[in-house]
Amino acid sequence: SLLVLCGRSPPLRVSLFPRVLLGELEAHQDAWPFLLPVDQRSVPGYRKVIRRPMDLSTIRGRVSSNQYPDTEAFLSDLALVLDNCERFNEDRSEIGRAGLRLRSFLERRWAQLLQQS
Ligand SMILES: Cn1cc(C(=O)NCCCNC(=O)c2ccc(F)cc2)ccc1=O
Repeated sequence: SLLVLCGRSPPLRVSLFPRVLLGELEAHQDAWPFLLPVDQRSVPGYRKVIRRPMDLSTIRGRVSSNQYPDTEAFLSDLALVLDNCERFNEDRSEIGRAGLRLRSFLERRWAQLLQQS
């Protein structure tokens, strides 16, 4: 077909983008601090400072059970993961740096997916 001729992969439906993006985030080398909920008993101060904890496994559960009414709700939970990280961690810490790198990946990749739509 024409799409094959011009070398483009068939456009992914926008509704599939969250699943595509989430899979890549979970596999990203900087995702390790975000894969599971922060263990609030072993991280002093976390419960007090971070009012709305969020992590990639919680988002995965919501995507799998179709709990996001729209893409914006999905993106706002992703932003919450990274905003919490910036609030709780120094930028120059191991986890702070991982969060900044994961955020820049997320922003670039989301823009790429939208160009593809
Ligand atoms: C986002 N955030 C995370 C932590 C934190 O201590 N997170 C756990 C790190 C240790 N967890 C791992 O090393 C790990 C986890 C899952 C996995 F599949 C592989 C490795 C503390 C403050 C904070 O703001």
